[in-house]
Amino acid sequence: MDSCGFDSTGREFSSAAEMWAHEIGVAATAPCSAAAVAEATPASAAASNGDAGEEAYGDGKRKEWYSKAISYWQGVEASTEGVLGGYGCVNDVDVKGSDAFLRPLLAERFGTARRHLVALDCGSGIGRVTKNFLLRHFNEVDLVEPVSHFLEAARENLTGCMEVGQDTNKAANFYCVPLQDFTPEEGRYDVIWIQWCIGQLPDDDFVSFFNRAKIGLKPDGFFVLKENTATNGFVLDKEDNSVTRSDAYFKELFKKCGLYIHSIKVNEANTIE
Ligand SMILES: C[S@@+](CC[C@H](N)C(=O)[O-])C[C@H]1O[C@@H](n2cnc3c(N)ncnc32)[C@H](O)[C@@H]1O
Repeated sequence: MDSCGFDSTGREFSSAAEMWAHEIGVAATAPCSAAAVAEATPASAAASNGDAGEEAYGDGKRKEWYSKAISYWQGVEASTEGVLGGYGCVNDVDVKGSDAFLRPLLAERFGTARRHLVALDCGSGIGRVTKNFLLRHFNEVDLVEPVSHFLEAARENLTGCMEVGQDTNKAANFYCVPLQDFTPEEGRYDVIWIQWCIGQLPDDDFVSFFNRAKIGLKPDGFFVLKENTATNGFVLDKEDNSVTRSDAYFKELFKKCGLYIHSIKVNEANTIE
């Protein structure tokens, strides 16, 4: 990924490799779509990305990278306003956009006959996405989130079951783990939903995460990645140590993951001036 980018202090980087070398001490490269579905190609599902060997010399800075991010989120109120960085007002339009994107995909992939569907909500925060959206479509939703006070709030927000038509849907498992350390149970999920959290992972951990997460998908399962995007290159936010990547950057990363993109939808309504 050779596009330039900058950080929130105004520092410019000539490439993502330069930025990652500065931030975590490795060339952790491998590169805003609002929502994309990427599916594992059977041929590449078991492929390794070959980046693991770079881990050894970046460990200290990598730990710092992650601990700064976690400290930031630990200081944030466990509320919709908190997890949306003060933009709680986008919740409704976000949910509507996600619904419009997912509904036809579920029908196309799983048909209209009733079937027991299971989803994973990655970087779930307080369970906003699960509560307002995923539980309308999935019988079971598991949540994975590294910040314990968010996950506790999620547990409270999601106690009990939700009646959806004749079905009973529930939040099933709560995992207090960051994505870079998470490996899902094999073949459990129809959909792995990743929203507004993948920017916390450097490129090599991004690729490793998707490669591990593939095993969590059922044969017809797929990922949905919903993220803000940079117009070009990337923007590093030094406050919470997250990277906003461009559409081209994401596409390059998906290629490294051995994933192909089934659909993309840009949700202009989420644009904040
Ligand atoms: C902008 S919030 C979005 C929360 C939720 N996805 C939503 O849309 O309401 C970002 C979330 O990513 C979580 N997070 C931070 N670092 C993470 C990591 N390494 N792995 C997974 N989640 C992380 C934060 O704790 C926070 O809950």
